[in-house]
Amino acid sequence: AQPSAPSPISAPLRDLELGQLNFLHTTDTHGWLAGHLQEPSYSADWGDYISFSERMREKVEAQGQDLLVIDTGDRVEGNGLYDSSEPKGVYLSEILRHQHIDVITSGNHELYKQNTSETELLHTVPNFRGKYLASNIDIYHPETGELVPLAPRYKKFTTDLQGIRIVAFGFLFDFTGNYNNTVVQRVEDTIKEDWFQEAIRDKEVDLFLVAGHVPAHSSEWRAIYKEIRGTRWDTPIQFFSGHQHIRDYAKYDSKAVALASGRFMETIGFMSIDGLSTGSGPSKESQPTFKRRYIDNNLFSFYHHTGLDADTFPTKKGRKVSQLIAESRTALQLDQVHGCAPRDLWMSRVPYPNPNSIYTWLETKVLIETLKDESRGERPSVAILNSGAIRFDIFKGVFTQDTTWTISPFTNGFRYVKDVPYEKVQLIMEVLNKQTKILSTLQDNTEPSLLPLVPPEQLARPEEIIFDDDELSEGWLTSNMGGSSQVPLSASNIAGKIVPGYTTKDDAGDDGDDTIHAPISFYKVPNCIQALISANSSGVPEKVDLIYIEFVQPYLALAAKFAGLELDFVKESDVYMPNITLTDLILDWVRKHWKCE
Ligand SMILES: Nc1ccn([C@@H]2O[C@H](COP(=O)(O)O)[C@@H](O)[C@H]2O)c(=O)n1
Repeated sequence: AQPSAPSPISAPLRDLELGQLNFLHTTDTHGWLAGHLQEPSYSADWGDYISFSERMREKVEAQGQDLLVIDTGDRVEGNGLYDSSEPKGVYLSEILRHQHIDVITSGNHELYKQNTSETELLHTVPNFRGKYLASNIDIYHPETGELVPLAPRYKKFTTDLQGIRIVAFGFLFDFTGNYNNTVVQRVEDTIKEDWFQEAIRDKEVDLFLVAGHVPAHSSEWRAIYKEIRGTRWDTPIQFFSGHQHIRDYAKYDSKAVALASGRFMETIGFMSIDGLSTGSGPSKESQPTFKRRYIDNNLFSFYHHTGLDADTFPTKKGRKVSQLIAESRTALQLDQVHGCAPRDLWMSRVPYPNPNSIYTWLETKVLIETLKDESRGERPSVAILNSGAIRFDIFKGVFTQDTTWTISPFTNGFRYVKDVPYEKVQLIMEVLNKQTKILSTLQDNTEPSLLPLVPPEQLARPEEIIFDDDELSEGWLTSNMGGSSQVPLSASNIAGKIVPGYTTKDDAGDDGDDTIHAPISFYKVPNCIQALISANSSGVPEKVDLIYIEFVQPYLALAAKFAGLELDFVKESDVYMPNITLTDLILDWVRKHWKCE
C-alpha cells in the first residue's frame, strides 16, 4: 500500500470458494492504481493486487487448479495518477503493465479522445500482446491512416495446468460517443460476422470467455448469449463485465453467468468454475458450478484470502510496483494540499438538494462564484452542468492535487448561447430532468441517449436505497472517512461496529461481498443541475446567457427543441471562459475559500 494509505480495519469476512478454474477481475479502475488514500476499505494499491494475484496463483496451482486475470477497461480518466501527467497516462501505463493479465479489453473512456485511443494502440496493446482483445473496435492507424482492428478480435488458448480450452472475446458496449478516429461496431452486428460465427462453431471448446466493457445485465450480453446458445446449447459461458461501476452478477442460464466488479479499485472480482471439461476429457460432473465473490481491495482481505501476513504476503514485483506508484505520485505532486474541506460532500449518500450534497455546493457556491467571462460583462446567466461530470465525493480534510482529479477528471470546457429567455431555460431543465421519456421519443437512432448525463452507478440503480437508521454509517463515515486529519480510527476505536460499505444484492443473492458491511444510503441525483448567476439583481432576469458544460450540448439541443426554442447550438454557441475547465473552477474556488487552519 502507499505510505499515506490508511490501514485496513478488521471486519467479518466470507471466504473464497476456489474451483477448477479461478479468475480475478478488475474493471473501471479509472487510474486509481494507488488505491484509496482516504478510505481504509479500499486502501490497497496495484502493487498489492500484483502480490495478491501472484500469491493466489501459487495457492491454486499447488492444488492443480488454474487462475486467469481479467481487466475490462476504463483504466483511464478519473485520478491524478492518470490525468495530471503531460501527456496524460505516461506514469499509469508504466505501472499497469507489470500486472500479468490474461484477457484485457477497452472501455469507452479509452476512446473518447484521439490521443487516448492511439495510446491504447501504440502502448497498451503491445504491452499486453496476445492478451488485449477488441472484438468490435477498429482504429484509423495514426501512421498509415488505414482502418485496422485495435487488437485481435478473439483468441483461443488452453490453461496452463489442466488444459481447459477457452475461446475468448473482448467487447465494448454499443458506444456512440467515441472520437472519429475509432469505429465501434454494434455488438449485435459484430456477432453476425464470419469470424465470430466460426469461433463459436469450434467444437473443441470447454468455455467461452466473453470479457468486455458491457454491463452484466445488458442487451449486448443477451445478444451474444443467444448467438452462442444458438449453436452451442450447453458449452459454459463466463462473461466479465464493466461500465456501470457496480458490483453485479447475472445468471443467463445454469451454465452462463456474468460478473461485474465495481469501480475505482474498490473491488477485486473473484469467480471460480468447477465441472468444466478439459482437453483430456469431459467433466465428471453433470453441471458446472459457478461461485462469485466481491473482494474489498485492502490488505486485510488479501491476507485473509491468501492465508499470509504482512511478512509473507508481498511479492518482489508487488513491492516494486507499490514503490513505482509512490515515486510517480511524488513526481506528479499529487499530495500537494490546495485547501481543507470543512465537511464531507456526497454525490449520492444524501438527498439532493442538501447542504452536504456536492451538487448543492456546486450550484450555490462554485459555479456562481467562479463562472465569469469578462467579455460578457455583467449580463445574467444560467449555468447547466450534468451530474455525471462529478465522479467522486469530497471528504472533510485535506483537498489535494489528487482530489481535484478524482472529483472532476474531464477536460470539457464551457460554451454559451446569448439572450435565451429565462423561462425557456427552465423549460429545458424540466425536459432534461423530468420529461426524459417524452424527450426520448423525439430521438432517432443517431442521437445520443439521455441517460449518460447521470453518474453511471445511477443508471444501474434506478431506485433510491434509503436506510432510516443511518446513524451507524453516518457516525462512522464522519469519523473514519472524513475526519479532519484524514487518519482513520484504528480497529479498537470502532470495536463492535460493522464498517459501512458495499451490501450487494445480485442474481445469486446477498452473500457476494467478501466483507460484511453496514449498508449505505443511495439517493438519486438529477440529470443536470443549474446555477443562476445574476450579477446585480436578486430578481429573475428576462434573458440570460445559457452557459453549459460542453458534454451536455447534444442533450441540450434536443431538450431545447422540445421546449420550443429554435436554436442551432453548434452554430450559435461560443466558447465561455476559453481554456477553463470545471476542474479549474473547482480548484480555484477551493484555494480561495477552504483555507487549512
Ligand atoms: N467528458 C465526459 C465524459 C463522461 N461524462 C460522464 O461520465 C459518464 C460515463 O462514465 P463511465 O465511466 O461509465 O464511462 C457519462 O455518462 C457522463 O455522465 C461526462 O460528464 N463528461
